[in-house]
Amino acid sequence: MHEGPSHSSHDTDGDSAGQGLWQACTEQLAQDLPEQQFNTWIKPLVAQVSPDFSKVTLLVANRFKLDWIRAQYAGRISALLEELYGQPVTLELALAQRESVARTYVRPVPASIEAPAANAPAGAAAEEPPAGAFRTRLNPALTFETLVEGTANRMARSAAMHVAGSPGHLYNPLFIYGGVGLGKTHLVHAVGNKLLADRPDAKVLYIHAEQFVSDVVKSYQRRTFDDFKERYHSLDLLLIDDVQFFANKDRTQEEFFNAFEALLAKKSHIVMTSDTYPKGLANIHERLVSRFDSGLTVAIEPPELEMRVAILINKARAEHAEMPEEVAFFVAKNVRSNVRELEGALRKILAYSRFNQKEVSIQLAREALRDLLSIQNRQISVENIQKTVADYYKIKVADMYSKKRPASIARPRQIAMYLAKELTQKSLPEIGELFGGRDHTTVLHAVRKIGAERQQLTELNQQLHVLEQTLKG
Ligand SMILES: Nc1ncnc2c1ncn2[C@@H]1O[C@H](COP(=O)(O)OP(=O)(O)OP(=O)(O)O)[C@@H](O)[C@H]1O
Repeated sequence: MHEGPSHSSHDTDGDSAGQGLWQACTEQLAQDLPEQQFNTWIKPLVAQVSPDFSKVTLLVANRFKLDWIRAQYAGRISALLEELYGQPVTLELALAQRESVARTYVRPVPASIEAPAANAPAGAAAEEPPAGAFRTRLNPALTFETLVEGTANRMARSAAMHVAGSPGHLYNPLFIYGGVGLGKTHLVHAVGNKLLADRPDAKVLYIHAEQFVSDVVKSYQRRTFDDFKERYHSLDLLLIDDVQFFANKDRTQEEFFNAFEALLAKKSHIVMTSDTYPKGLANIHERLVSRFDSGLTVAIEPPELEMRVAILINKARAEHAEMPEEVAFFVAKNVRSNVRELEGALRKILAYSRFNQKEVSIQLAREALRDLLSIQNRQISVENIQKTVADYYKIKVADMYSKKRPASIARPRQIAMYLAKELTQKSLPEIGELFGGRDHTTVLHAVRKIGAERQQLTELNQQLHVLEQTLKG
């Protein structure tokens, strides 16, 4: 076992070069991050670097920290390592304890709920909360102020603002859905943060659906359902992320249903997110689906060009860096799929500018993003995907746009939609348009379905591999 980064230069085994890489990374992070954040989250990490430097595993003390580091810092660390090493580096996070413990371990949940210690949401700067203190699990950085508004999220944002301003009334539950990295999590945290700012005594809880599942399992094993119920049923605002993870979890669905009914009955508010609209959810009981849909359901779309530009400029400013508008336009034109990727591109550019001590310019952005741009230059078009998939499954290209529904046609069409989402920068509505004017929700459904089946059906996975290779050339 290696020592932490601050001791790494004393390593005498063959790993010391690897520790040097990690040390360089932490030195950079120490400069980039506020001191308290660095000391709380980065400094305690222990790194294991593979002999060829292709993989860095960071050992983290507990599940809570691991989730936080994954959400807040993993992208940045990964980009930095890659930048420093000059080649792709796989970043892994692991619990410092035994793996078997890690798998079954549920991050600490307060045994009882008390009034918040202060209006300081737990999670961000705080270490573990004091025993018994109510933990909201809110990230204070994710607010309405830091969420850029645009056509893509206007409806969802204004509904969320309304809920934060007067919870328990209209739009209950609020169901927000959309593709990955579009700001759903950010938006629900913003609701919680705003309510707490207005009413510091409100009982607000943000929880990822997977954590809720773990909570149910734990209460079941320990027979502590009374605590569980007290904890959830007494909330004023429950923010629950990625409810598609409830699929096939019957016991969890039942408990969630109970919590849902209890909260609505006492006019507490529930805000949920998912990767699809309620009726598109697979393997969730109908009575729950209809509850999900009983308030307001709103979509978040991929951001349009102007919004992407604004996001880049704002994020750069938050990092105390200058991003000239022309550079932001250049990046926004080339990185189109979601905000998380936009953030990744920005991080690469800023790191590249720092390491090379050059100002941010279009030329510099081009260099920093050369891998990403070269993938795009291969220019896979939706038309090309439709033709390739139609040839492969021996159907007519015209069937890609037709309304025909037999499985022999509908399935290749769904596969083509999936590949279009995966291999092009087109948004769901754009893809729907190119498939005979179909609704974006139809495309989202196809993308989810094929993506999930791919994990389970070896034959489908192989076919997709062949198609991807053919298309990528
Ligand atoms: N409109 C926006 N303005 C500023 N930042 C945004 C905006 N939308 C998303 N982001 C940022 O993009 C990143 C990804 O967003 P978030 O995690 O909320 O996505 P998500 O929709 O929950 O994705 P997933 O389904 O993968 O969890 C976050 O860092 C978030 O702060």
